[in-house]
Amino acid sequence: MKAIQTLGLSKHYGRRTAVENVNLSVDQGQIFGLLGPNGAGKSTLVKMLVGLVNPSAGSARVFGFSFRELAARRHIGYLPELFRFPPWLTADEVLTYHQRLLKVAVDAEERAQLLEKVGLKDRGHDRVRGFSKGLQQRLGLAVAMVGNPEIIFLDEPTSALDPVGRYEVSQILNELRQAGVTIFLNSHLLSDVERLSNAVALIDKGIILYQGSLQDAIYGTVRGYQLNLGGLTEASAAEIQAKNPGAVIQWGERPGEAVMALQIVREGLPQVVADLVARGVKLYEVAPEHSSLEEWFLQRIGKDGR
Ligand SMILES: Nc1ncnc2c1ncn2[C@@H]1O[C@H](COP(=O)(O)OP(=O)(O)OP(=O)(O)O)[C@@H](O)[C@H]1O
Repeated sequence: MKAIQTLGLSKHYGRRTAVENVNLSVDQGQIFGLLGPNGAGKSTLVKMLVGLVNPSAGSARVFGFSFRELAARRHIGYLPELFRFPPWLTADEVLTYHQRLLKVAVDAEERAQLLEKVGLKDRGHDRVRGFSKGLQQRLGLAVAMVGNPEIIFLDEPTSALDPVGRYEVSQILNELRQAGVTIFLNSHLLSDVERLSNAVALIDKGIILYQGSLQDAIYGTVRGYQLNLGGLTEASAAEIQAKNPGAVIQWGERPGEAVMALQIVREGLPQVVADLVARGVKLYEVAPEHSSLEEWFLQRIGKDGR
């Protein structure tokens, strides 16, 4: 069974399209990253899946339940993007409140464990009023974990966190994944998605532009190769450069040592290697050069200047 399956999911606000005909499929136990620029439709899509926004068209299933059913929500934890907890409540009271809302056991042990998990062990009796944005985000993550949900939707969970906080949240998410929990992550922070997600979707202007594995997305697009060479002569280098326009050679400290960067496709590599070997050049290493997630993102949404 899929954790999430949507069919033609759309949301229009008057004449503005927020989400258009989205067919999304998320496997159980994945950390799924939804990427997209501001206003792309990420939050609207999540809000439809958690039952907060009514779609204009289409349907969705969460763990086999129609997303309109209350039963589906029992499996869901949610950290909204712009949340505010009542400032007069303590962290422990916020969690108690959500245990009551979810109609799960009002369990002090669970609350203590959750606070410890998000690094708020000693702050349970402090009021939210005195929490920094980052501490509130940690509390938000604890709230999303109340009642052991099978899927957790996190809308920008690390936007207010410092690098240590981001690292700690990554650890928590990885632990949750190991425990079989599915994570649906909306994030602007491409580095977070790159580090955590195994599957991604890219949305722009409400339309899904890509859906698949992160490996295929980035590593499928090799820009060229770096060759680590020994025994290269000036004459061979000039001939190789003449055959491969755009080849960049950086000479090393010892004679004949060089790193050559070639902008060629995979199919062109064997010929270059054969050429080098025929010239008596020693080939120590061939490393493919990939685009970064950022380059891939900008290229896909047409903002890379092309
Ligand atoms: N309640 C609403 N009424 C009218 N338009 C809305 C409403 N909510 C969202 N929109 C519009 O729908 C589009 C998608 O918004 P959404 O908040 O889903 O984008 P997002 O990808 O989450 O953006 P961000 O990364 O900036 O949070 C935007 O054009 C937005 O202005």
